Amino acid sequence: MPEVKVAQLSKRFAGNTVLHDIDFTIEDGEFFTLLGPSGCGKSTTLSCIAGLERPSAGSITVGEKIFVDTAAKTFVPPEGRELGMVFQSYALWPHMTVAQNLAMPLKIRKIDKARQGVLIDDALEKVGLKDLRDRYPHQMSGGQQQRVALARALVYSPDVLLLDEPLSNLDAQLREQARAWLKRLQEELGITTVYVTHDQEEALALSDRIAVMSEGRLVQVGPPHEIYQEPATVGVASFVGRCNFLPGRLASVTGTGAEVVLDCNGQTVRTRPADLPAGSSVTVAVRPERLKVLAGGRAAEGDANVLRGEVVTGSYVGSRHEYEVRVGDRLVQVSTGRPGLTGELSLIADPEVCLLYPSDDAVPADVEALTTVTG
Ligand SMILES: Nc1ncnc2c1ncn2[C@@H]1O[C@H](COP(=O)(O)OP(=O)(O)OP(=O)(O)O)[C@@H](O)[C@H]1O
Repeated sequence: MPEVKVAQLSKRFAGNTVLHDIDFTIEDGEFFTLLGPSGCGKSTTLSCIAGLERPSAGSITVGEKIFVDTAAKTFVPPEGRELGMVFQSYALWPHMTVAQNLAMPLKIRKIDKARQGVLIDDALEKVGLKDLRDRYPHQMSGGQQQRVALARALVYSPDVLLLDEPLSNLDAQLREQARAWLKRLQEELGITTVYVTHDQEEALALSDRIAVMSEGRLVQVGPPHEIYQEPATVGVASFVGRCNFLPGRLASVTGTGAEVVLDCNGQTVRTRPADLPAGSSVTVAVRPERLKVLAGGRAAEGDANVLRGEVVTGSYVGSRHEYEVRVGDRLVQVSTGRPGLTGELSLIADPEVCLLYPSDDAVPADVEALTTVTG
């Protein structure tokens, strides 16, 4: 399977630039996800790879094949690209059986009838639907239709699989099952896959690497654990998983860490090192499940990285208990296995879980609104 190389890709629609210099290389057999909020340019990037959109600038190569290179005026139309595609709407032909749906791309490629039968059976076998080859789409569940769409994308052994939110029409439980199944299938086939989603959980669960996009730019590219644990910006930290953001002032910086005086209660906490000058305004970011809980506020006042707080609300979400804890004038989200916490407690935020960002990397207004104490 070839690698996919996207270089300096830009796209303008009527003077409005929606993709700015997008650069990434997807390795052979990799499951690569474009993740970001609605309108950030994920689908446009995928459409440029598919050949459904022409980029304004840049190049896309798959293995040795140049799909598009605006400088050299090269453009290969979609049908010349040998890519398998599945969209959110599965786009199955309703008046055709499963087998007839799968035969379409083979007919276009002028593959003979006998060979078509073999390839169709093989593709249906891969997605576990061999028994349904004579059904019509309306006689199948959403999950089954989604598998047929995938089988149709795989039937001619494409070089690369392009998937645009293929699971978003399934209900929550089915979506999780389909996710695990898709991951297994992709690993078995070893097919290079480009996946588009705005669902961060889906991206974390499926991907070898994730490219986080925002407003037409790539913000961070890396494996899921790196995106989650080392978010490059406040935007990535708030979009991928939940995060507490505490404003403060950088008191000192050394090679091994920094000290920040928090605005919410005037306390000093040690954090990861920062490439910022002392005195600058900063935001300390901590994931809710990274905070350790000491019930009853037992820690001594002023202990380093121990935040004294009071439980405002608690809720049980099945696998965890979620609490909102008032620390000074901020509400801090805490996720823990401990039930029944009320009243005063202490939260330990170890320095290595305290990420640091400059405050001009602004916390999104909707996230900020949730963390301000009202009343
Ligand atoms: N054909 C078009 N003409 C004009 N603007 C477009 C066109 N297609 C997309 N856009 C704009 O380009 C931007 C990126 O859109 P795109 O569909 O790539 O985003 P997305 O991240 O895939 O969002 P979603 O998850 O909602 O599909 C948006 O601002 C969108 O309005």
